[in-house]
Amino acid sequence: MSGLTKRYPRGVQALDGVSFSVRRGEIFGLLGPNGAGKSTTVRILATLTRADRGRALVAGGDVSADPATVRRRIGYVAQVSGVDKYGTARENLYLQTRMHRVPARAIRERVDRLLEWVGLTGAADRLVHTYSGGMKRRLDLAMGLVHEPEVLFLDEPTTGLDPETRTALWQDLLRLRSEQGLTVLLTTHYLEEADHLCDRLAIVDRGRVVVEGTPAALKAEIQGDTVTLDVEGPTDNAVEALRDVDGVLETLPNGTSVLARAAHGATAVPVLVTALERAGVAVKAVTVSRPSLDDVYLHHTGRRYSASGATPNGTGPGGAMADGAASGGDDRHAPARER
Ligand SMILES: Nc1ncnc2c1ncn2[C@@H]1O[C@H](COP(=O)(O)OP(=O)(O)OP(=O)(O)O)[C@@H](O)[C@H]1O
Repeated sequence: MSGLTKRYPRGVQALDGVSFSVRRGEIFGLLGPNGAGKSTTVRILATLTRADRGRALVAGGDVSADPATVRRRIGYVAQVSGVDKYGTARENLYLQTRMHRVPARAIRERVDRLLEWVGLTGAADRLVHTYSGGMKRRLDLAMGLVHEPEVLFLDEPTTGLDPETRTALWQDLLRLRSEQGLTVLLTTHYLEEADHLCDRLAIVDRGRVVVEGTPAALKAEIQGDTVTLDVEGPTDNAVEALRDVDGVLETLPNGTSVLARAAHGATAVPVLVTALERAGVAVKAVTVSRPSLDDVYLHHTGRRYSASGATPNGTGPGGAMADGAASGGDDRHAPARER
């Protein structure tokens, strides 16, 4: 896809020239805070809404010129589940196969296989409203797969799930990729999810892709280690005191801490602590870490990452893993035209 732009009514410029490419058989992530434009991008690719400008090819079809072909070849799992809570998993899957015109002779076997695959065989005939959050999400995943798509779109698949359930869902997705060769494009605001799950990712910021690559390559581009110094009192003096220390590449305030990027973190620690003590700043704790996707985001946007919206330097929680509220969701699994 290249140069996608989209402005919503009342002037919101959701996309401002989004371009990236996804390879067959990979898990590709769109990472960004709430409102960055991830859902809008996926909805355009899933033919649920149209871009104002730009071009996108999905599974060999042009989303504008040939949306029907694209729809046949993709699955879409929205942020908000569209399953009937007062039906069973089996009933929901049967209905979904009928909507996708799966041949009658193939339905039973396919539903059974999907139930097995997502680990819901034992609960298949229970009403969905009795399911846990993780079971519901696994059913959503199965719903998106009934017509055996080539490409699966997942909009924030693990938002609201507890860490254990999230990790289990990652395993399911990795299995899908390796056993069935499915191409997966997912959106996430979890740095950890993007890092662990995605073969490649694009960081989306204010309607643009700021950088694209494998998590390892993106982190490797950031030089040095991050030394986090928790200090007593305001951080302004501390930032000032560290600015000119030899070997320090960058200093930033971050809440009650100061972050210093240094070529060799361990060697820099005593030098940094001494510089702060000389400036009369008391140091409470020090940690050294290798660059994270949080640092990648900071490097490319100039702001620290916060799941609920990037914040100016130093004022955000830095690498937050907080749940964002599901927003802008669509409750359908099957691609359809914009309402
Ligand atoms: N239907 C709509 N009408 C008007 N503005 C919209 C609509 N949908 C999204 N927006 C706005 O477009 C921008 C991008 O939203 P989008 O949902 O694509 O972001 P996102 O990165 O997916 O965030 P989230 O994780 O919160 O869904 C936001 O400013 C949002 O408020």
